[in-house]
Amino acid sequence: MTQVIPQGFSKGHGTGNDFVLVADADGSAPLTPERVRALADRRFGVGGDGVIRAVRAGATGVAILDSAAEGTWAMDYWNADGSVSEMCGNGVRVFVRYLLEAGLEELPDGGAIDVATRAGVKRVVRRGELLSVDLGPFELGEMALVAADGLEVDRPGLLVSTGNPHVVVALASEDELAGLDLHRAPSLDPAPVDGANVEFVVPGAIADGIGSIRMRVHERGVGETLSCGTGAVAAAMATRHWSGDAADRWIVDVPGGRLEVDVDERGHAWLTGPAEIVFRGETLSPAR
Ligand SMILES: N[C@@H](CCC[C@H](N)C(=O)O)C(=O)O
Repeated sequence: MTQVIPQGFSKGHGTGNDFVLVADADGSAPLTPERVRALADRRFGVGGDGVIRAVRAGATGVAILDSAAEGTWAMDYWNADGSVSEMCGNGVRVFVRYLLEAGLEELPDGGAIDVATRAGVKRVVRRGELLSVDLGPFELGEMALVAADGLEVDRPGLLVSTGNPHVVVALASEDELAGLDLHRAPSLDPAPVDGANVEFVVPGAIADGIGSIRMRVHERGVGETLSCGTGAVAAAMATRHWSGDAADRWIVDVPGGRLEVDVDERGHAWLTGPAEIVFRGETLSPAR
């Protein structure tokens, strides 16, 4: 008989970028690609763009914990296809909301909590109902040619690292953005060795030091999603660069809602937005 091990989970999202979250404080239940794919499956599982395991630093020898102080919470982030990513900007904010909802941490308004990730330790700050994360310094890189269904000609894209890899492409109009078909992954030339998330942006006006953009994204290891936090940061920082650094605050409208990106005096990019837990449950499918 197949052994069934019930496992508790929570489901949360940040602007529609949704995640299955599981607690494994002592590190005794590592995720596998098969388990992640099963949990993230929208028909046969819970469904999500990614799966996140909450582990305590010091509990296991997992590499993401190496730089973190003992006891720090670590976000073990996986994409829906069973691959791991260095960083997830919406995921780390939803992760902290999960710790608060589960009673594992407390965070007064204005308070901060550090989270270990594969891209280093990130600070998350509560701002009323919103959560902000300091994603640290970002890096602008080389150009790549981007081809996507719905675009008649290939477009130049700018490589941006926010801990994980992105390519940002500027489009001319909202119609062009709406006309994209992101069912297939855009192709990149040259193709980054580890792949990349691809953001398509339409820049808006800059007024009173605040820029605005509309964005759609094809996430590495997932497909088109309603939002991508590190993608919003990459898109804002590429657009800021193209504008001659004309603004340090950017409003990023994605299909799932609105995010804000701010650059502080140290050149760190902060991502702010909503993060919600929408349900809890128990999986009953066979352990894999
Ligand atoms: N949705 C995330 C990014 C998740 C990881 C990404 N798909 C990758 O492979 O790098 C975000 O909010 O940043």
